[in-house]
Amino acid sequence: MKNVLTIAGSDSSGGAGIQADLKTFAAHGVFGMSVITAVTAQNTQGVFAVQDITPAIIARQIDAVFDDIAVDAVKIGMVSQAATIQAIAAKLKEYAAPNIIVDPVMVSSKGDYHLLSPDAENLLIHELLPQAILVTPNIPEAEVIAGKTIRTLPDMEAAAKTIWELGPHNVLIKGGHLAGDSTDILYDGTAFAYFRARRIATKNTHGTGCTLSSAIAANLGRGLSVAEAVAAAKEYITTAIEHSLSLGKGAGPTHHFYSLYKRAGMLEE
Ligand SMILES: Nc1ncnc2c1ncn2[C@@H]1O[C@H](COP(=O)(O)OP(=O)(O)O)[C@@H](O)[C@H]1O
Ligand SMILES: Cc1ncc(COP(=O)(O)O)c(N)n1
Repeated sequence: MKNVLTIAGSDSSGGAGIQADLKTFAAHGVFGMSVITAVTAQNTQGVFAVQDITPAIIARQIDAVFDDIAVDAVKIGMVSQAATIQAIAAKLKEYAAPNIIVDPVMVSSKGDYHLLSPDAENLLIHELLPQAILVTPNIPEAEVIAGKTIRTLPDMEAAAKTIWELGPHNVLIKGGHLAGDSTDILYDGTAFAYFRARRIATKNTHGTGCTLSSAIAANLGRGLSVAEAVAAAKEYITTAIEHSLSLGKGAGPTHHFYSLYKRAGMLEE
């Protein structure tokens, strides 16, 4: 069994953050572990409050995991504050953590709540990105990191090149926020690879970014290459969105276990 760690925030409604990450790990047959950076009060309709965990407790959680268990991959999601990022960056360096994937969560999907304080953006860019095997911004996050407007696939390619210069080994810009097919673009410093899926007409996309980055982390932990890990994760998120759940009054969560349940004959029709 491979062991994969998520360092992220808790989503009380279970669709994004730590909860999405652990479900995704379970669906991939890896052992999931979690370091919680913040507790959010949120549901399908929005984020209503955030309590940050202190950097000291975040550091102790990371120590507790790495002192005891071999970690095969690490996914970083919501990191909230500048001091949180400093604590995480220092600890991951200390333990020479492998396969670090940074999902630069900045604003909640509804665009109404900053999950990363604006003064922490620079630290995320300069402390975490250089340690990452892969960074997975959505379009608005890529615009902030690259300092460029993105409206087209060539714009995504240009932004990916700019972000790659900041130090991550690979950049995946996700196209969920553009019109048309949902095309994600991977850049490894030399060439671009396209991962396309038909756009699914649904409002239930809460936690899609968290789920995709966790699926990639699980796949890297299991020994796949970055391109293989992204390709398999793209199939996984597309199925999860296709069978997403109309829970709550807003943007519902994706279905992490659709393929597993189908094989086991456990689906309620
Ligand atoms: N309506 C959709 N149909 C198909 N794929 C989607 C849809 N919305 C998002 N995706 C895919 O889900 C993943 C997460 O993308 P995105 O929504 O851009 O990230 P985030 O949740 O971080 O904002 C990407 O692979 C993206 O292409
Ligand atoms: C705790 C937490 N972390 C991350 C997200 C982003 O979610 P998405 O994957 O929809 O961008 C969120 N809404 N809450």
